[in-house]
Amino acid sequence: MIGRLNHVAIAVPDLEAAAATYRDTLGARVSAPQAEPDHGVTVVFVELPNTKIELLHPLGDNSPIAGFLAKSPAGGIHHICYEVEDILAARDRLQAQGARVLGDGEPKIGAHGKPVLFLHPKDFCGSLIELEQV
Ligand SMILES: CC[C@@H](C(=O)O)C(=O)SCCNC(=O)CCNC(=O)[C@H](O)C(C)(C)COP(=O)(O)OP(=O)(O)OC[C@H]1O[C@@H](n2cnc3c(N)ncnc32)[C@H](O)[C@@H]1OP(=O)(O)O
Ligand SMILES: [Co+2]
Repeated sequence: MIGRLNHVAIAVPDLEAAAATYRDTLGARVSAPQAEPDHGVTVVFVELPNTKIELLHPLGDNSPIAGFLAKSPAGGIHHICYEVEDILAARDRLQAQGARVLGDGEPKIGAHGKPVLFLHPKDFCGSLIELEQV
C-alpha cells in the first residue's frame, strides 16, 4: 500500500538556524519559510536528490508539535511521510486493522497541495506516520 518516501520531518526550536545549518553547513537547497496555519506549523523544505526534509516549527497557540518540542527542546525527527495512491482506501484499510487515524479522520490538504492524514505513533513502532496521496 505505501509507496515512496515523500519526506522526513524534523521539529526544530529555531527555524532560521536549522535552515542555515542545512543550507550553509550541509550544502543543501532550502526553501523560504512557509506558514501552514491549518497545520499549526511553519515549514522550510530541504530538497534532496531522492526525497525531502521538512523542517517544522510551531505556529499558533495549539500547534501539534508543541508537546514534542517540549519533550525534546533541541528538536528531533518528528514524522515520516509515505506516498499512497488512494488515501481514503488506505485510511479505511488501516482503520479496519485497528490503526488510529488522527484528527477527525478526514484528509487535509498538506504543504504540497495534496491530501494528507496522520497515524498514531504508538501503532507504528513509535513513529508518527503521515500519508500523502500522490
Ligand atoms: C506542513 C503540513 C504537513 C505536511 O504536508 O507535511 C505536516 O507535516 S503537518 C505536521 C504537524 N502535524 C501533525 O503532527 C499532526 C498529527 N499529530 C498529532 O495529532 C499530534 O502531534 C500527536 C501525534 C497526537 C501527538 O500529540 P501530543 O499532544 O504532542 O502528544 P501526546 O502526549 O498525546 O502523545 C502521546 C504519545 O505519543 C508520543 N508522541 C507524540 N508525538 C510523537 C512523535 N512525533 N513521534 C513519536 N512519538 C510521539 C508522546 O511522546 C506520547 O508518548 P508517551 O509519553 O509514551 O505516552
Ligand atoms: Co509532513
